[in-house]
Amino acid sequence: MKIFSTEHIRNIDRVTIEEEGVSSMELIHRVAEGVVNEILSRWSPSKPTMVFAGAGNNGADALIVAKLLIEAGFNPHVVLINVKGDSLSPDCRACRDELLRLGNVAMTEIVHTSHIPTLTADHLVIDGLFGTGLRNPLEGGYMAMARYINESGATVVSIDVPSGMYGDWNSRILARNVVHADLTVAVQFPRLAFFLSDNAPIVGQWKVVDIGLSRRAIEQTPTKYFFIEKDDVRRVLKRRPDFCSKADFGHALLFTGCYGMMGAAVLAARGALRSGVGKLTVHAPRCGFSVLQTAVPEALYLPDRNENVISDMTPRVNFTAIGVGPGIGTNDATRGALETLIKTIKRPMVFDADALNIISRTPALMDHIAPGSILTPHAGEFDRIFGSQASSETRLLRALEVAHKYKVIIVLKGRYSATVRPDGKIFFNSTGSAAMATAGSGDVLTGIITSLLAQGYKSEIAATAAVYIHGLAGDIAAHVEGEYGSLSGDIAACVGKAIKAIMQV
Ligand SMILES: NC(=O)C1=CN([C@@H]2O[C@H](COP(=O)(O)OP(=O)(O)OC[C@H]3O[C@@H](n4cnc5c(N)ncnc54)[C@H](OP(=O)(O)O)[C@@H]3O)[C@@H](O)[C@H]2O)[C@@H](O)CC1
Ligand SMILES: Nc1ncnc2c1ncn2[C@@H]1O[C@H](COP(=O)(O)OP(=O)(O)O)[C@@H](O)[C@H]1O
Ligand SMILES: [K+]
Repeated sequence: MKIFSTEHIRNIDRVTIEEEGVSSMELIHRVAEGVVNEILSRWSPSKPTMVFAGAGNNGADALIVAKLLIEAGFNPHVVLINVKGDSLSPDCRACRDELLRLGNVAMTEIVHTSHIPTLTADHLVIDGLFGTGLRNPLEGGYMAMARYINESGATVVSIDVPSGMYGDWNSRILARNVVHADLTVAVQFPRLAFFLSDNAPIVGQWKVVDIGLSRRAIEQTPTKYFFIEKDDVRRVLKRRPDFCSKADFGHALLFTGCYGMMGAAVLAARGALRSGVGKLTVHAPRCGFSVLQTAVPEALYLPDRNENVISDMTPRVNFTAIGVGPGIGTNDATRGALETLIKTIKRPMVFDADALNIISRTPALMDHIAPGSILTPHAGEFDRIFGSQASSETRLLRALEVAHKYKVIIVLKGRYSATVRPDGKIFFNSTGSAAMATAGSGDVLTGIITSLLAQGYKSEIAATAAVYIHGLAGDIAAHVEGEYGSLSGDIAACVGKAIKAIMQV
């Protein structure tokens, strides 16, 4: 699914109205119906409800939500902001009139005063103050209103975006001056801001209501941001021909493990094998022999000279892709070996975990990394290499810079792992959950990416598809083992099932 900027959404909205002959009032009703459906599936009409409507079309949506709620048996109090009595947009005015025609509507229209009826923690608030028409961060009475809503402890449903927040980048807003939603019901598309961890307390849970904006305009409007769903991955995964052999599916080489961290090697190896690589070699220290040959007998084991750590990363097999990092430690011998690997191999590789920690100590190594390589840092690893970041937004912006500068793909791991490409495109992942916040789950991902790369998928595709597969494997594991009980081994075990589920038509 495409993620559009506010400007693009306005344009698609305009095209829909002009070219498809749909009126803006019709679109407002579709938004309101979508919002009300979400409300009715969660709360009963006895819930005390207050609807806050601004002067623009976000307010218009809210007024029709109020109307539909009344028709569903709710008894909402409506607060309409109409400074000086003449600030309503034409649609907002029309919606106010439509609501008032019901008769007996409890409405406070804020014209000259700012008296707001008492709001309690028991209330459900419908927040239709500001949507995509927000020009500047909220100030004065608007800011006070956002704070009042937040401090009341009421449950908040925001229409389109939480009021005071921009759908795109939000560097200038202060969280406490923005309405904090429990549920945000976005119009047609999720917004970039929803995918950034710092905004999670503001956006809450989010849903999208499809209001049937022009398919043609959606297809023809270019964007750099995407939300990756099953169909996107299904389209890129190749079906295997009947006449094939393991030689057709590549040979992955993993440099993983050290004394005390051989589990990382096992997990990465299982991730690679379960995602279909033809052949896998694991280069690990000698101490890993019995662990690997027992836990993953399907993998070839290549012993390092050293007993406890990897001291040499000269590829000794005919590999088609290399992954390096899980559990290798950061001691001097391994560091030297990695430096040589980076400086000699000029094909895209996958770098994770301790490989990233080693790079963070010698950032100049970034200049030698082969273009098309994939780096898979979580926030801490990213900041260690590329500098400490004040927010998830600045981290993403920095990832864009880095990907462009070094021509590499950065997979910023987290709730919505972001695959950032050198061309400035960002792919947010839709699968995965908190059940995956368990040691070793990143190692499984390294195995999957390396496996897809080894099978001949381009770096960009391998990274995005692997992240989706990994998250879906986590979802399948969590379905059985639950939020607390899922182990990274369970995630690895479900990788094949995830791919099967994706490829099923
Ligand atoms: N996408 C779609 O297809 C559809 C979208 N729809 C909905 O429309 C929404 C967008 O509506 P919108 O354009 O009327 O803008 P909205 O957010 O209501 O705000 C405008 C008002 O706020 C004011 N204002 C702005 N900043 C301010 C500030 N800092 N401090 C104080 N005031 C400020 C501004 O004042 P003005 O700039 O005019 O002086 C104006 O009065 C969108 O989010 C969605 O909910 C659906 O209805 C139909 C289909
Ligand atoms: N709350 C979450 N929602 C979705 N995915 C998550 C969540 N927490 C962790 N993950 C995923 O789990 C993996 C954790 O990787 P990482 O932090 O490298 O763990 P480790 O180093 O222990 O292997 C990442 O792919 C990340 O996206
Ligand atoms: K809003």
